[in-house]
Amino acid sequence: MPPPLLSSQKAAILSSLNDAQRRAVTSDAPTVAILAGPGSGKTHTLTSRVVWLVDHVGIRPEDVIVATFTVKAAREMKERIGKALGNGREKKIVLGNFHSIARRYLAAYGRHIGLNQKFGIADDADSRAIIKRICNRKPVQPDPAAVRAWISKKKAKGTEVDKKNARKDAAKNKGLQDLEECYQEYQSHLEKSNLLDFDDLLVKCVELLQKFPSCVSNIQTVLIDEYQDTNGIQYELMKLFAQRHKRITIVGDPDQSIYGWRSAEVKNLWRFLADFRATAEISLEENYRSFRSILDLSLLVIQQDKNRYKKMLKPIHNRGPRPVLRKLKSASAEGDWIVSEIKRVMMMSGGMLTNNDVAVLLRSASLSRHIESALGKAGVAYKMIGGFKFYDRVEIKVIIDYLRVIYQPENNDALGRIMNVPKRGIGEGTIQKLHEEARQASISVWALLSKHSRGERTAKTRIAAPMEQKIVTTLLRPLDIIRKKIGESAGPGGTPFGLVEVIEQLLSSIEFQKHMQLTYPDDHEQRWANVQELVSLAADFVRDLAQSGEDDILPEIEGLEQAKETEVLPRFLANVSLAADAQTGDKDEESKPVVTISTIHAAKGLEWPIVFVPAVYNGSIPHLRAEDNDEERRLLYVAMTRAQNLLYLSCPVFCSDGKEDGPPSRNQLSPFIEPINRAFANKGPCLDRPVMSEIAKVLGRKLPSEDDIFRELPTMFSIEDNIFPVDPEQKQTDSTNEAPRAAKRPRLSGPGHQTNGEEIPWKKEYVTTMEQSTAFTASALPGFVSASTHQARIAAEAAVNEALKAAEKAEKLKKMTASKRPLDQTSILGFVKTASSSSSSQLLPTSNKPRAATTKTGYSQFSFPRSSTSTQPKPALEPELASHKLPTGKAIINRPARPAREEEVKKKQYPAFSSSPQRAPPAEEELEDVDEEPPEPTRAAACMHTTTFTSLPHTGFNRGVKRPPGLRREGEIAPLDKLRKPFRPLTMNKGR
Ligand SMILES: Nc1ncnc2c1ncn2[C@@H]1O[C@H](COP(=O)(O)OP(=O)(O)OP(=O)(O)O)[C@@H](O)[C@H]1O
Repeated sequence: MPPPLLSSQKAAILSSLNDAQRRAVTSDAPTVAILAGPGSGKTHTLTSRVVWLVDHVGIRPEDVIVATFTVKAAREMKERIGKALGNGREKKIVLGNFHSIARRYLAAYGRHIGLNQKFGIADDADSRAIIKRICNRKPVQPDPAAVRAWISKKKAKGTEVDKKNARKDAAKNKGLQDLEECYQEYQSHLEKSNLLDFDDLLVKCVELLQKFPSCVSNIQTVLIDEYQDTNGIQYELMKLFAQRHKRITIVGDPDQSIYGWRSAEVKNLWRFLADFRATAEISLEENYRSFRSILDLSLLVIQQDKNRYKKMLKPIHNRGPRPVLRKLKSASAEGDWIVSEIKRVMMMSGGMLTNNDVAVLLRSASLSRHIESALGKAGVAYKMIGGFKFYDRVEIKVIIDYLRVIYQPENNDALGRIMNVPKRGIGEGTIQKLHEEARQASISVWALLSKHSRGERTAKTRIAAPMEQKIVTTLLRPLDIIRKKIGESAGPGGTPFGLVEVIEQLLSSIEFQKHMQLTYPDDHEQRWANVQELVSLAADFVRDLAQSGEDDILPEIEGLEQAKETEVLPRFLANVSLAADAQTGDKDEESKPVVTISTIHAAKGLEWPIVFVPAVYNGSIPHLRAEDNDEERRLLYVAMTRAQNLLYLSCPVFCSDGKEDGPPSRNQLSPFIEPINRAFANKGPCLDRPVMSEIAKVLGRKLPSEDDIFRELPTMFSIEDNIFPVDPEQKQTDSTNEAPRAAKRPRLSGPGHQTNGEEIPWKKEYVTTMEQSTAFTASALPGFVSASTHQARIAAEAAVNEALKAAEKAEKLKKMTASKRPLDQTSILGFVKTASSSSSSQLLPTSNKPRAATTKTGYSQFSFPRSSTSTQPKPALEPELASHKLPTGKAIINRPARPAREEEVKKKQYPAFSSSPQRAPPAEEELEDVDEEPPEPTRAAACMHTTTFTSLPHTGFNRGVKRPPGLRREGEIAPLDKLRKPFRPLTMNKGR
C-alpha cells in the first residue's frame, strides 16, 4: 500500500472535476456505471479514476486493466494517464483496445489452451481472401461478404449466447448448414496457418480465462471506455478480466452506440446493471464541449428516438451561432462551399483558428471525393481518418505480407499475395493450383514448394517445374536467407539482425524500389517515401520496445508459466494488424495544420471547434443499405456533437448518380433533419467580434485584435457566407413567373454554379488549368476587382469613411431612439436587403448612407463589395440579390405571434445599444427559434461596430452572449430545457 496521498496531490486529481465527476472518480462502489451524453467528460472522468485508484486507493498499475474501443483512444488515454501519474507508471497498466489486451494474454499464456505460441493475426484482408476461396469451392457459391459477416457475428456474440442458440440454429434450414460448413472450413484453415482473426483473439482469450482464471488473478480493477459499443464477447471478457475482485467501472453513452454492424449491443448496458445490482450509477450532466445551440439541435435529432435511454445534458457554454443547414446545387458545389467557408472562418479568426480545428465528417468514406477535390484545388492541406490508412496503402501492405511470410511461411494467403509482386510472371491460376494442391496434401504452400524444390514432385503436381523453380529462386530463397539470419542472430554470439535490417535486406533482395518505378511511374517517389516511412516506423517501434523494457510484460502469476515474447518481428506485425484503426504515417501532421476528413465512425470520442457534416440526405444518412435507422440517427448525433463552436450540415440538392445524360435526380433531405430543418440557419453565421470572442473563450485562446484581423483580410474578402446562393434552385424559380433577379456573383470555380446568369453544366469537371487557376489566384476571392479599380475604390472609400464616421454617430443615436430598424436586422448582408424591391439599384446602398459595418478602425473592406463608388459591374452584390429572401408576408399573416415579436424586437434593440446587460429572451422566443427559421437579416447596422452590442434576440448574433444570471424567473424552464429534462432519469428502457 503506498503512503496516503497528500491533500495537495488529492486536490490536484480532483481539481479539474465537477461534483458528479468527482463522485464517479472517488466512488467506493465495486461497480460504477458512468452514463452520460457527449462532451460531458466521460473519458476525462475515467482517466482521473485510474489515477485515483492507483495513487489514492493504492492499486498497482499492473493490476489495472483499461479497455478502450480503438487503438487511437488507447494511445490518447495512456498519454493522459501518463501525465497525471508520472514516472512512466502508466506503461505498466494493461491498457489497450480489447483485441490488443486479448493478444497480450494469449501471447503470454495461450499455450495452456494449446495455442501455438507463434500465432499470427489474420487481418480483414486475410480473412476476406480465405472466405472468398472457400465460397468459390462450393457448388452453390454463397456471397463471401455475407458469410464473413455471419461468421464474425457468430463469434462476437460470445460463448454463452452461442450455446443457447446452438440447438435453435441446428434446426434451421440448409442455408444455415452451408454457413456452418464455411465456418468450419474457415476455422480449420486458420488453425492450419496458425492464424487468429480479430474475433478469435477475443474468443480464445475468453477460453483461456475461463479455463485458467489465475491468469488474471492479480487484476484488482477493470475500466471500460465507450462501453455502449462493446459486443457480447467483449462483455464476457470484461467479466472474466474482473472475475477475482469484480471491480468494474464502465463509461458510455447509449446515444452514441454506432457499431451495431460490429455486433455491438446496446443491451449490454442493462445486462451490466442486471448482473451487478449494486452498481453505482452516476450521470454527468454538464456538456463542456459545445455551444448551447449545437446541443439543442443535436438533442432534437436524438430525441426522435422514443426508446432511448434518456439523460440530462446541460450546456455550460453560451448559445453561440446557430448551426447551419446549407443547401448546395451539387456535391462538387458542396465541396467548394466547404472550402470557402473554411477560408472565411480562418480569415475572420485572424489565425486563432487553424485548419487543425476543422473536421469534415462523412457517413461513408466514399463521399470524400468531392471534398478532397475541392480542398486539393484550393491547396488546403488535409488528412484522412478512417479512410485510406497508412497500413492500407498497396506498397505497405506488400511489405507487411512479405514480413508475415518471413515470420510464418505457412501463411498461405500472405504468400499467395506476394507471389507475383514484383512481377514474376505467375498468374492467379498458378497460385490457385498451388493452394489447391497444398490443401489436398494438408501442408502449407511454402512446404509444398520447398518439397518440390528438393525434387520431390509427384504425379499430382500441377505446376510446371520451370515455373516452380522461378518462384523458389526469386521468392523462397531470398526469404529463407533472411529467416536464417534472424535465427542466427537470436542464437549465442549471433550477428545482430534487427527488424530494420530485415526490412532493408528484403527491399533490396526483391528490388522493391525498381518495382515501384516500373509499376507506378506517376507516383513511385511518393510510394517509395511511404516505404521509407515504414522503415522509420519500424525503427521507432524497436526503440520504444527497448525503452519500455519489461513494462509491457504481464505480471508473473505464481504457478502459471508465462511465455516471454522475445522476438521483435511478431510483435511488430501484431502491432500493425491491431493498429488498423489508427492513422499513422504523416510526420508532417503535427507541424502543419490540416483539415481532418473522417468517417463519423472514426470520429467517435473526438472533438473539433468546427465540424462539417456534408451529404445529409436520405440514402446517405440514413444510409441506403442501413438496417437500423435508429443507429443511423445516432451516427448523425455523434457527428453533430463533435462540434465545439461551429456546426455545418449541408446537402446537395441534386445527385449525379453517374448518369451522363438526362436531368440529375433529386436528393431528399435526411428524415432526421427534415422535421427540424427550420431550426437551422440557412447559411454560415456572421463571424463578428462577439461570436469570435465567445469561441476564443470556449477554446481558451487569445483572439487577435480587430486591427490585426482586418489587416490580414484580402481586399474584397467576403465576410459573409454569400458566394453560393442560399437557394440553389433559384434559376428554375426565376424562369417561372417571378420578376427577373440580378445576375449572381461569379463563383470561385467548378461546376454547378452560375456565371453572369448563365448556368455552367452542373456536372462539368475541372479540366482546364484556367478553370483551376481560380482556386489559387486572387480572383478566387469573392468580388474580385482589377488593381486599378481597387485603388480608385480605396481612395473613394477613404473619403466616404471620413464622412461616415461623423454620420455614423448620429445615425446610431437615431436608431436607438426611433427603433425603426426592420425586423431581424443584424448582419451586414442584411444591409443590402433592406429594400424589398426587385430592382437592384434600390438594393444598393448609396455611398453617403451611414454604414455600421465600417469599423472604428476605418477598415473599409467590408463595404467594398457594395460600394456605389465602384466602377466594377456590381461584383459582390448579385448573389445577395439572387439569394435574397425577404421575410414573407406569410409568416406575419399566419402567425399572430409576429407582431408581438416585432414589439419585442423593438424593445430588445435597446440593450443591444446600451452598456446595460442584455435581457434574457423569454422562453417562448427560444421555442420559436427552433420551430421556425427566422427571416433573413435585413440590415447590417451593428454587427461590425466595435462599440455596439451586436446581439439581437432572434438571430445568430445573440448566441455568443451570456445570459445575465438571475434574469430568468425562478423555477421557469425554457421549452428546450424541458426537452433536456430526463423523462426517467437513470432508468433503463429494458424493453429494447
Ligand atoms: N470538469 C471539467 N471542466 C472543464 N472541462 C472539462 C471537464 N470535464 C471534461 N471537460 C472537457 O470537455 C471536453 C469533452 O470531454 P471528454 O472527451 O472527456 O467527453 P466525453 O464525455 O468522453 O465525450 P464523447 O462521449 O462525446 O466522446 C474535453 O475537452 C474535456 O477536456
